Amino acid sequence: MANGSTSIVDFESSRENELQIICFDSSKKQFKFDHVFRPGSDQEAVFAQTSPIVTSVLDGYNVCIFAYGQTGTGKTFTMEGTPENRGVNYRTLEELFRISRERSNIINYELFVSMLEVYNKKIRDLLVEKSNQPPKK
Ligand SMILES: Nc1ncnc2c1ncn2[C@@H]1O[C@H](COP(=O)(O)OP(=O)(O)OP(=O)(O)O)[C@@H](O)[C@H]1O
Repeated sequence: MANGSTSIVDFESSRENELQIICFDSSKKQFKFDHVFRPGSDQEAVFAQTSPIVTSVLDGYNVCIFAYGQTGTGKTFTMEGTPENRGVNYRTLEELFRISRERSNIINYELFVSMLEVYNKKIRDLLVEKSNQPPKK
């Protein structure tokens, strides 16, 4: 790591759903999740995990991908990405359009997109001009 700093998060290579936090006394606290991405996980690896979940909307399931974390931790990078290195949102849309084209002879899908920001308990529609925002609920 840069500047002589050390990571306080450790991973066991064989356990894809666990991480350990190294405490000040060098003891370790273990946390389990459905899946843990490592520092080297790229956009492709993240989408490989999320893709089966998000595309299940086309089979009638409700899905929510929720990016949560303190400022600067990579939520926007993970969900939106950059034009050269797209994140979950763009990859999902691409995949949804691909599958709906593939199934076009058996079913017609209509896709609608809304983008909402929840910040300090306030909801903002990101696709509506600021002056046209309805009262917040
Ligand atoms: N996995 C990553 N690889 C490379 N750069 C990253 C990665 N994650 C985040 N970054 C970079 O770190 C910076 C902060 O990330 P980002 O803006 O995604 O954080 P955020 O959680 O959305 O922050 P905020 O809550 O303030 O909006 C950005 O410059 C982003 O490009």
